[in-house]
Amino acid sequence: MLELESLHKKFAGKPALEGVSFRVEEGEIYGLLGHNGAGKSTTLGIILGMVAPDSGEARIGGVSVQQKRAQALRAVGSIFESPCFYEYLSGWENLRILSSYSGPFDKAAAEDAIERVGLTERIGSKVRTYSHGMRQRLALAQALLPMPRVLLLDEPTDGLDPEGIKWFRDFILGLRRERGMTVLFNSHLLAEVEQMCDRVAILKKGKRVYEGSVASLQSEEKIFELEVDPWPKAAKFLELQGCKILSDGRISMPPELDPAVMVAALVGLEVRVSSFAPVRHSLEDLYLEITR
Ligand SMILES: Nc1ncnc2c1ncn2[C@@H]1O[C@H](COP(=O)(O)OP(=O)(O)OP(=O)(O)O)[C@@H](O)[C@H]1O
Repeated sequence: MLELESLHKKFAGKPALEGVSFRVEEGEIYGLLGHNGAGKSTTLGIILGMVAPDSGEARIGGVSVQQKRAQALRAVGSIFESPCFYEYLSGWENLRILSSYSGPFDKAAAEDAIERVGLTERIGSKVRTYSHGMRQRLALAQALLPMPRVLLLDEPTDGLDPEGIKWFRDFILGLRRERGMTVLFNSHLLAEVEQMCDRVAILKKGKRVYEGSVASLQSEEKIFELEVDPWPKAAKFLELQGCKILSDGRISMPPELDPAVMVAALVGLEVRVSSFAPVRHSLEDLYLEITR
């Protein structure tokens, strides 16, 4: 659905992106991560045709944004940087005016989008009376109006309270479930990204330094923490099976070994096993390891 091919971009001679490539499949929720200044917004700007790359190409549904911008962006809804609204007009008037810039205003679609983002009761109020969370919801309604197949969101949870962040997560997951929507967003909230995204890319100083599925982080768990008695007997047995003893009560296990079989074998050797638990690799661990 979305392909980035070797994007390069310099600002005033300083590289912001150096050969960034990745693909987002249809119906995938994809997270773009990286420190401040890593190049995330520049990447989104290039996909939206707002920033011209020095070289490389972004394609949406196979159509080049650089060559056929209008056609490529037909299927895209977005929130890029801080959404701007006419403060002295209502949410409804804003939607009507802003969406008419890109095509005819569809009243029924607008009502549906407003209901979907939970703004029906306040849509007649002036935007200057909206909270930050309500503005984000209005921006999301606007992004949904062209009935997009792809949503591109720049820091969508920035400044939202925990309830707003949870609402956003359920909202995006619901869109994917109901419409098979493809979503690419950047964020600094790693726990949120971990819960929502199928895959992530990590940028560092304009380079893609990691790409992978979030699920594979979990399946690569090989470190276990054990509470066993006596430990020396357990350690000796586990070592013979091919495990590495990292410290007292902490082992690394080759993926071909089954922890349940190990537990049963230890019990058979009359080792008391109180706990045999995988040490979870979080996205945060991976992110810090890669970006440090
Ligand atoms: N219009 C611009 N003019 C000059 N430099 C720019 C411009 N836009 C971005 N840059 C530079 O390009 C680099 C990448 O910036 P970018 O905004 O893409 O990073 P980011 O990962 O989105 O950061 P943040 O998390 O802080 O939003 C930074 O060094 C930034 O200063």
